[in-house]
Amino acid sequence: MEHLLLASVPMVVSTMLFLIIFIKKGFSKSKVQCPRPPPGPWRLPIIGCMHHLASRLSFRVFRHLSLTYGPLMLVRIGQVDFAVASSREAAREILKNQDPNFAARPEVVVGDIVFYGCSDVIFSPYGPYWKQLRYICFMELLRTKRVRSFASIREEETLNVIRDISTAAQPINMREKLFRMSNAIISRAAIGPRSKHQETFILVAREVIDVLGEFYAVDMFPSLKLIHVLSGAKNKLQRIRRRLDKIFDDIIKEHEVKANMNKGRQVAEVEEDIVDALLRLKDESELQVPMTMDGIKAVILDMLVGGTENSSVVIEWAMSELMRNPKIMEKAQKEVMEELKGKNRIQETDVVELNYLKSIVKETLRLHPPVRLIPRMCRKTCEVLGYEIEAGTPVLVNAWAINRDPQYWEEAESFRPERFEGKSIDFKGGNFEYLPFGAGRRICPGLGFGLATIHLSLAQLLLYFDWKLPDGRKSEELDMSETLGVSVTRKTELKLSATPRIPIPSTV
Ligand code: HEM
Repeated sequence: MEHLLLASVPMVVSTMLFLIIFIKKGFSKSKVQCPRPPPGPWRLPIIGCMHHLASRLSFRVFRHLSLTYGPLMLVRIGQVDFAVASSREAAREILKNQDPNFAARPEVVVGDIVFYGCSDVIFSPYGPYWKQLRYICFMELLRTKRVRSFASIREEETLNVIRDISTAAQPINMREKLFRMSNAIISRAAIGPRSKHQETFILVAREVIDVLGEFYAVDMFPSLKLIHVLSGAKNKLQRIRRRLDKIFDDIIKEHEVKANMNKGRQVAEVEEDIVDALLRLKDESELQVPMTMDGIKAVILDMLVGGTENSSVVIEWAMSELMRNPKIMEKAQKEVMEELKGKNRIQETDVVELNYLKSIVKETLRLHPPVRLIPRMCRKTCEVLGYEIEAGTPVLVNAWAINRDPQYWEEAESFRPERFEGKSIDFKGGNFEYLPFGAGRRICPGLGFGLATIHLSLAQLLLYFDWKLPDGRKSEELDMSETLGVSVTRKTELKLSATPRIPIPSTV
């Protein structure tokens, strides 16, 4: 018997081993076959989780939901499942470790109609066309050397707004002034001397910015064609597109006339803006993917919208925070005044030295990143933090929630520029707890351009004026609530009274 038992030991052991291997294989196989999607809130038929969003700001709702469902969740809005990332680790995975998988943008009706069939940089699918466009924008407009070459434009336009404020009726609508100033700066840099279309463009730009910030039934209910017709969204967007066409056709015609006059001259001899460069490249055969007229218009739109809205929104938030924090305002004004040191004006080269002001801008971008939800799309089914994200899933990285997560930030809700002093943390896409410009392949290419405008204009505003809330209101009374658009703006426009501190120079 004992013998028999002993003889059966190897058999038992090998059977057990076989079973273990089989069960293990079976489990790992079932893991591959039944991947887990990220968890998410319960859904109602047809509308999905839309009821959570009703009349509330999506980025706030998503942060709230993430406390229950975790750093990566799946939220169905209408018929579409959105993967929402709300932690530094999830952001790092999406924007860095698996960046190529997430380097696409969701396909939306605004991109399709207003942005010329997504033939711009923001909306174009990841691939050689997008790469080529991004490179052209970078070389012709957005690289550091080019950005520096526009310093005189920024100096002129920021001084124009300072003069304007000094003579304007009080209180001053800061949003209006800052929007116009940023638009003038990017227009002059991107399309040349002040254009006769500027006023019309400002109006259309506002419309484009508004429609960019809206949720469209067409996008949320792709299969319910009747809703598409009833919503009238496509007609509205096509009307905007026709108005843009008119402006851009004129701008392009002016540039073609100029190009004809310059024919025969070397590129180096001619002062080119980005429209000149795009038109020249369109006729050259070296491009990997040919440029079309629609593509050129779409790029102009990207630059004008990207360059106008985000910068002006950040300056408005910075001024709002400074109004609520008079001690920080005083310290910043002192720093700018010291930098003036007997000169009659601040130039861009002086701004480099304004470290406290730069920390104020960093802190403003932390608490009020204009792009709260960074939109990407999954290109290839993959695993993130142990969950499967299917190809084609739109992904939103909640930069707003991450930027103020108390796990990474002390006194996360307070405005404390000092937190950045002497710290290496910055917005170039290497710190995933701080994402005002995104990260990875699709990080904002206008970062340097935007910051140059913000730094100089804020320095000028602080140098030339003392600021007060109108009607004797106290700083604590300033309403800081937000409203959702393409950039998240203050719900109410910031209105301030300005008293000149030092004489304003008449020329740059
Ligand atoms: C303070 C100012 C600005 C902020 C906070 C900002 C923020 C952002 C963010 C968060 C993204 C998405 C990045 C991602 O997906 O990872 C983005 C993309 C983009 N931004 Fe900006 N931006 C600013 C200024 C500008 C300016 C001045 C321009 C152009 C003149 C510009 C042009 C663009 C373009 C073309 C894209 C799309 C890039 C792509 O898809 O490859 N932005 N921006």
